[in-house]
Amino acid sequence: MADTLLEVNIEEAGYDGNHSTIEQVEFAVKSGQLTGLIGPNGAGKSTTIKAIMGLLTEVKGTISFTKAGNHYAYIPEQPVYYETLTLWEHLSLASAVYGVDETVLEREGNALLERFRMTEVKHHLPDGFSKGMRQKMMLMIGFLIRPDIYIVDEPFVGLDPRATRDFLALLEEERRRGAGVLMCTHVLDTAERICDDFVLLSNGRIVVSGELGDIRRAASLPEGTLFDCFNALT
Ligand SMILES: Nc1ncnc2c1ncn2[C@@H]1O[C@H](COP(=O)(O)OP(=O)(O)OP(=O)(O)O)[C@@H](O)[C@H]1O
Repeated sequence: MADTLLEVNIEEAGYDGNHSTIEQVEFAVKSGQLTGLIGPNGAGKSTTIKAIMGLLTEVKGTISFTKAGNHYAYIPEQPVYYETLTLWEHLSLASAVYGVDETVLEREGNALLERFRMTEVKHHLPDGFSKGMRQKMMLMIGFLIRPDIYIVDEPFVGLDPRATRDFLALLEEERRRGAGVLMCTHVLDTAERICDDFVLLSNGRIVVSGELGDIRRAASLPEGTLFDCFNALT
């Protein structure tokens, strides 16, 4: 049995004046496992992530990082960056904040730049980057700090096929190291291929959670794709 890294038991959470945007959202993220958080627009995926990250004031329930000292990396869908810092300065800053050694930064940072084919723009400001390049910067920062848990919001939309492949390969390496991953996505064919289990949200509630077999049983589609099951259940 894989170790549980994060236990989410949200009774209710929401925004000012509405405390029940999501209700009874319960799941765990385990070491070496990839959990897909899926659901239609407005289902409550981002709200769940915000609750996990402590960004909502109105949360009833518990969010537990089960091992002392565990840390997570949040890789947002919309890149967040400092306009006045270059790509390399972003990597250096993240290293300083998360205690990544200077020699590790040099080695791993440059390897990540190569891997994502960003070496040429190492000393450029992200304002001049494309959307996908900014997203790659977010991914590199996440991978550089080697967290115990990755929380990744919709990684596939801005990335080209090669970057997607590189990202998935790195994620696989990190899972083998023991990292757990929680990933929000609408790209269900990829999710079906890479996730170990799923939490399907609709209207702020869990419709079904578990492995593909559990989702298929709930949808009464024994051979159904995740996409078919998603349509049947939401
Ligand atoms: N800042 C906010 N203030 C008030 N309500 C919000 C806020 N952000 C989201 N909501 C509401 O919370 C509900 C869930 O939204 P959420 O952003 O969690 O959905 P989602 O599953 O991430 O959707 P999408 O796939 O479109 O990103 C929606 O009804 C939305 O209108």
